[in-house]
Amino acid sequence: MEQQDTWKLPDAFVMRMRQLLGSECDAFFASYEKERALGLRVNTMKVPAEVFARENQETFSLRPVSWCREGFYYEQESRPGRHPYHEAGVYYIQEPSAMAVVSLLDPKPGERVLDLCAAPGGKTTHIASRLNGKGLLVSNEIHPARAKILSQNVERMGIGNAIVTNEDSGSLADFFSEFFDCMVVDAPCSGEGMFRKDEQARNEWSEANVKLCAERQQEILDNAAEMLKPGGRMVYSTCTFAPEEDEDGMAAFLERHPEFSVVCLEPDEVPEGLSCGYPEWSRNHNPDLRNTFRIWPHKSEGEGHYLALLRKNGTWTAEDGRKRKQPKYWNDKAGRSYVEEFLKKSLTASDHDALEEGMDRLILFGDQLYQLPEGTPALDRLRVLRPGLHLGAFKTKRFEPAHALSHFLKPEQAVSVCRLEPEDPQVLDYLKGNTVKGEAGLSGWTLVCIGDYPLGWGKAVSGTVKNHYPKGLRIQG
Ligand SMILES: C[S@@+](CC[C@H](N)C(=O)[O-])C[C@H]1O[C@@H](n2cnc3c(N)ncnc32)[C@H](O)[C@@H]1O
Repeated sequence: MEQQDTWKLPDAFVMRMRQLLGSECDAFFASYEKERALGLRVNTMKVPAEVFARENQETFSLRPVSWCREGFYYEQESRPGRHPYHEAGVYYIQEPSAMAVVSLLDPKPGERVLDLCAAPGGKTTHIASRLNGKGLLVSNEIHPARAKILSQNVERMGIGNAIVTNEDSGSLADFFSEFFDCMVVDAPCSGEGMFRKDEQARNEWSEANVKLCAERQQEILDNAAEMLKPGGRMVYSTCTFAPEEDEDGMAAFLERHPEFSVVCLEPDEVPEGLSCGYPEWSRNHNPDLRNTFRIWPHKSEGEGHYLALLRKNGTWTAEDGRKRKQPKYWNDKAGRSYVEEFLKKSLTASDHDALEEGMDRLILFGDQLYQLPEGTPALDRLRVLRPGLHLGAFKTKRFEPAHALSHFLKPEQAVSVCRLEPEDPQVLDYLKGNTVKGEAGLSGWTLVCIGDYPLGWGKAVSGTVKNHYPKGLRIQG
């Protein structure tokens, strides 16, 4: 295969794929000559996917992704990453194949969900959108810098019921034994499926690294298994073609864990565009592995991916639940009066129900106030970056709302709203940190919105809104 571009696939990878795919490999390698597909996933906590698609069809030239009801392909020149809707968390830019993972898991509102290898947050933000504010999401990432990015994405998308942790899978397993209803294990892998988009994945690839990744995945999977309740679901996924990390990885895991089995979907439940797995690429030719999935770049519009939906046998009853230590909630009388004053003055009384319901689950981190999601145990020994919804901070004798709270709220929940139309140049002014002008009646803490989507806080006096968009997020220039 000739590559017209300046980059080249690793020779040993080419040989491996030839062996695996036989006569199909020409079509496979030809896919590297094509432009990759680009995708965005609508944040359905902000807007239903079909409404967003209808209203923004022209702006982004959207086409649906067959395996994800919130997912769309967009045209490169429409640049959704630069649109202020991105800052408002209206959508998440995501490689289309990666959207299949949470579609397959199908988390339901009210469930306890774990995203074990979560940064930068593609699956986490998708799970949160499916939970729609109900239930608990624990999003974990082992690398501190990446965990920070994950936490920022949780904030941007307005997620209130996620806890972001920075742990290795072993420590998390000690803590959350048999705790979750379902989970995603989007494992660190050799990234062969990302060669078209990721130079680093191409440069770092080696057969030795495939082996290393496969070993690490087994350790992560063992820990994940411990955290799932009997009867719970797990989706294991990678963005690599290597059987050692895919079918054979699953075969090894299933041999060690007879309490797990591969879920066999009815043919009409399998989303269009997903191909079946290859039992013959595994150590024991386990026929169930045909019910795992691959996305091939020469067959579907997306990069290479592998997915397996597993179930842990048994049923979980409340009596099986371990007694878990409850959090020590914050309830300082004086501090509480500042928070209540803010709520009374700045949010509409009837509509901040979700917030109000959680007012008995407050915790204080330094001078920062958070609302823990329902069902959260004490998090004493864990490295936690974001323990739920960040409400705000205590300053001298007052309470200042957090940026996260602005993205969590809907415009109708704020007393003072400065609503800017998408084409208004003041949107950019606001994102740069400048003062904006609203209606004369605006006063106090004001939710600055682009259309129906909050961008952040401002503080208004007679319609002049002083900027409170976080300095670290401001657009330069
Ligand atoms: C494929 S990426 C995850 C992508 C993410 N799920 C998303 O959709 O945005 C795998 C992640 O696992 C992290 N990781 C590596 N080793 C880990 C471990 N032992 N436990 C948890 N996470 C780990 C990596 O730092 C990386 O961020």
